[in-house]
Amino acid sequence: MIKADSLSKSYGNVRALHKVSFNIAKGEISGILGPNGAGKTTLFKILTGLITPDSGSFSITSDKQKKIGAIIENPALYEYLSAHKNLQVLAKMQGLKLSKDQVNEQLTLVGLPTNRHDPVRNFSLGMKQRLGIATALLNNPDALILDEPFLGLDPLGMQKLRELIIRLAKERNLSVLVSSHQLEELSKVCQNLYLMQNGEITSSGSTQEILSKAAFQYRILGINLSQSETLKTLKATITSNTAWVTVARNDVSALIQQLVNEGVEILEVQPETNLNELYAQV
Ligand SMILES: Nc1ncnc2c1ncn2[C@@H]1O[C@H](COP(=O)(O)OP(=O)(O)OP(=O)(O)O)[C@@H](O)[C@H]1O
Repeated sequence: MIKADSLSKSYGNVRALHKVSFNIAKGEISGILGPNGAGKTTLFKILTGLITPDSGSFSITSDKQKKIGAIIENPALYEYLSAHKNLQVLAKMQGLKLSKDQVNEQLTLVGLPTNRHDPVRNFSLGMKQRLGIATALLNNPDALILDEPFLGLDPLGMQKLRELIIRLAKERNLSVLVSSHQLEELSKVCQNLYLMQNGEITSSGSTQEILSKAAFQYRILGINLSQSETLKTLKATITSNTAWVTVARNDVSALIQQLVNEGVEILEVQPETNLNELYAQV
């Protein structure tokens, strides 16, 4: 559905992308994970035709007039207009005339209220992301690109956005490509992951594969942590009610079970992923 073949791009002597290839199937959500400057935005700009690659090619299989919808960097909205007006104006630019009902349908599709008529500058970041997605989906493209959509959202906002992306991919059989520097967010929403560093894809595979290969540091909040022999054996760092321990993702549930057996009362287990460690491991 979206196929990239050895895409490369430099800005002067800055190499932003180097021989990037991938294949994303229809209805699949894929993630590009990479730190700042990895080349994610450059890749998305190429896929949406905003810039041309120096070499390599890509294709998007679709019989739609608009093959791909995208939010690059930030949703492009008119802050002083309402959500309704934004959709009407942006639809017009794409050669569409939307009726009131169609505007309401588009707002409902992304979970936005239909009764807000104030300027979108009053909207939360999460609401602006939703409106951006509603705009990107005008003209029913087969693919959707979202550049760092989780940036700046609070945990609930992230969860709601994840649910929206998963629902849209399923209902519309959309191929979705999402970028982020947060593994936790991407792994909850993507079936496949591409790890990108210095313009290159250094590793790729199903989210399950990538996660099972890597060992992560976990922060465990609990009571009686210092009495655990297991944590001592794993060389965990333990303070009064917190322990930091590095284990493989697949071993976490066994670890929790062991801690419970040792009389530890667990309050919270949180992965603290360091991207550099992940890159070194997979
Ligand atoms: N217009 C430009 N002119 C010169 N260098 C650029 C330009 N755009 C991007 N770069 C450089 O290309 C590299 C890749 O940038 P890009 O924005 O694609 O990365 P990114 O992964 O999206 O990072 P971020 O998350 O910080 O946006 C960086 O070194 C960046 O400084």
